[in-house]
Amino acid sequence: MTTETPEIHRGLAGVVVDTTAISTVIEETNSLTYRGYPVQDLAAHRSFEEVAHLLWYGELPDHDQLVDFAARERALRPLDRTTTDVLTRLPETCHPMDVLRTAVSFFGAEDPVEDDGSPAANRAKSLALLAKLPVVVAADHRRRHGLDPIAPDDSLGLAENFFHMCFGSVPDPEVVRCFEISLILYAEHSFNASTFTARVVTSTLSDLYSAVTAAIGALKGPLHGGANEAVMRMLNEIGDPRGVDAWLDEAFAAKRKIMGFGHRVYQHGDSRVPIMQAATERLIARAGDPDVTRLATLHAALRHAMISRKGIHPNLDYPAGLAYHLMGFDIPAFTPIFVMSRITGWTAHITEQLAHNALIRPLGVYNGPAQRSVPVG
Ligand SMILES: CC(=O)SCCNC(=O)CCNC(=O)[C@H](O)C(C)(C)COP(=O)(O)OP(=O)(O)OC[C@H]1O[C@@H](n2cnc3c(N)ncnc32)[C@H](O)[C@@H]1OP(=O)(O)O
Ligand SMILES: O=C([O-])CC(=O)C(=O)O
Repeated sequence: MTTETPEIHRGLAGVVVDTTAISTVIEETNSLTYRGYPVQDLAAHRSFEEVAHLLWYGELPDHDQLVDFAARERALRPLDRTTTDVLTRLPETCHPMDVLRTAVSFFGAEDPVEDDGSPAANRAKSLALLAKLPVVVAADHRRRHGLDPIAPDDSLGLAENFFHMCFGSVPDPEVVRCFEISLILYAEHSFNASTFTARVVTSTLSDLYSAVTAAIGALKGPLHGGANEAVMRMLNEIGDPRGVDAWLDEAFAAKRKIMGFGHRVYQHGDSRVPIMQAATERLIARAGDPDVTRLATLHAALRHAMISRKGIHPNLDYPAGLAYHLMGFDIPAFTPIFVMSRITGWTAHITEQLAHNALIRPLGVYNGPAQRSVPVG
């Protein structure tokens, strides 16, 4: 018997667990592709709905496929009365990610489609989630502000309709486009923690709603998707751009993680940041407001200080957090918006996991007490 301790990969860092044809993150070239297409090109030329189609079906839709896909998404948006009742009964103090997690769990409980786990059945459920999650997020956004929900408008695309449901109006196309770019960039990122969570749940042959509910829980944490909210709270805490260095001195001394910086895979910068940063700068330029100028200066000062003092680069949550604030969303809506996008990647991975499933079950090295007798009497 060997007494050698096996090598432990805490946090599964560097461990390759499976193959995937959905996306690839190439650290060496700082690039990200969805089904082979560079994400930069998708963000520049395609809609979020086209990207969802690409992730699920492996190809961009042609004109007729897109018309059909968009029509089905628009038709699936309305929530039924029971769902609305369940969600309005949640405590007002409930985090919107808890609302979303409960909503998906509830959709699973009332789904009349027989759960055969086939790709077709799962695609139908995925499309319904893509259509309905923005309605939940928008209704909850309004609830926090004491306002009644606004029904979806099926003459509007997904991004425009989301603004309409949150604010009762659609901003000018440049703002909508910046939002759509954020959805495209957030859609998919290989075996990140929430996607891996969805794959673990799926690997037991559980259903799609259970996998998505668990993935929402994983995304909520501030080391993952919750960082976009934490970024905005941190900027508010620092407040004054001239205070960045002193604030960082204290944060480093307290061993605080600086939100929106660092990444498990990218060591020299996140491939999505330049595109999102450029979109955020377009929003800053059109605001022409001293408070926005202050925030933008602070945002840039913190980015420069983190790179020069620690060599740690921003991740996508850093520009996205500020962008969502500039678009008028309140901070608790930021990670739910991430869910509205990542639902595409999660569900693509669920289908892929099922296509060649293996139960995911790693090992651990026991380091508790040696075997001992149970005291009797
Ligand atoms: C969409 C997304 O989910 S992107 C990620 C969003 N999350 C965040 O922005 C939260 C802040 N960032 C972090 O906590 C980390 O960078 C993570 C969790 C994203 C990645 O962490 P890991 O790969 O586990 O790296 P780890 O935390 O071990 O960091 C390595 C070193 O860099 C430091 N470091 C990494 N990120 C940060 C950070 N944001 N602030 C301060 N130090 C950091 C660590 O302290 C550690 O230093 P040490 O070796 O001296 O102890
Ligand atoms: O890949 C990761 O670990 C986190 C991330 O950037 C994402 O999920 O978009």
